[in-house]
Amino acid sequence: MAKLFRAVIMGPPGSGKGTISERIAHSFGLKHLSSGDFVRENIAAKTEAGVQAKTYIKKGLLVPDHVMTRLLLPRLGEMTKYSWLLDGFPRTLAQAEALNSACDLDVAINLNIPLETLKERLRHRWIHPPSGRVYNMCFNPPRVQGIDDITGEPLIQQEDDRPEALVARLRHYKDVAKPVIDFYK
Ligand SMILES: Nc1nc2c(ncn2[C@@H]2O[C@H](COP(=O)(O)OP(=O)(O)O)[C@@H](O)[C@H]2O)c(=O)[nH]1
Ligand SMILES: Nc1ncnc2c1ncn2[C@@H]1O[C@H](COP(=O)(O)OP(=O)(O)O)[C@@H](O)[C@H]1O
Repeated sequence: MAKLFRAVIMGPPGSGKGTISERIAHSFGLKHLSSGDFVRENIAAKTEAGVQAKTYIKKGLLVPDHVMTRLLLPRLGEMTKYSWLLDGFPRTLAQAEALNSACDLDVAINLNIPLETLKERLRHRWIHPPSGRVYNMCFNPPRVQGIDDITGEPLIQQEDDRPEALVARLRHYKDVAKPVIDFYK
């Protein structure tokens, strides 16, 4: 059997984690595991972790580390036969340490994108909240403007994708991500 490959991808909001992960997974035959998708599945299935996670997401907060690891690590346990790229986890040092004790990684990818590019991408980002599908009106537009390709439901722009909100989000991201990046270095 070919060697299994395990990678994580990190980067600030708008850096293209979701978009690039899809493409890498497709090109290299890996499973794309998205923490946001796991959270949404757990919310839909009303699992205990999903019910807890929902209260934080409604307030625009990150889900606490212990809820996130409880939700995610068992799913990774089901993936022992597959190569995967994990997107959206770990976001904190505690999550990175929990992941490290559960499996060996081959690569940690860190997307380093200039601020002006992040602003531009987020200004044009439209999402389909129930699925987490992401579009960009310039780079990757939906077939019909404002409408999700798969369900035909409306797309929205997130309040915190506004350029004014981005600086605060980035500051928060840098504070939390720096220890994770140092850990992987
Ligand atoms: N021009 C351009 N836009 C991109 C690229 N990668 C992602 N995007 C767009 O930038 C926005 C942010 O990407 P997304 O994958 O949601 O980033 P995430 O927040 O890191 O998961 C979306 O609207 C994407 O369609 C890229 O390589 N070039
Ligand atoms: N590793 C994580 N740690 C804490 N919360 C997370 C994590 N991954 C996802 N979440 C929660 O789930 C939400 C949706 O995740 P995601 O689809 O990656 O969206 P976003 O790109 O807006 O962060 C996040 O806004 C956050 O509240």
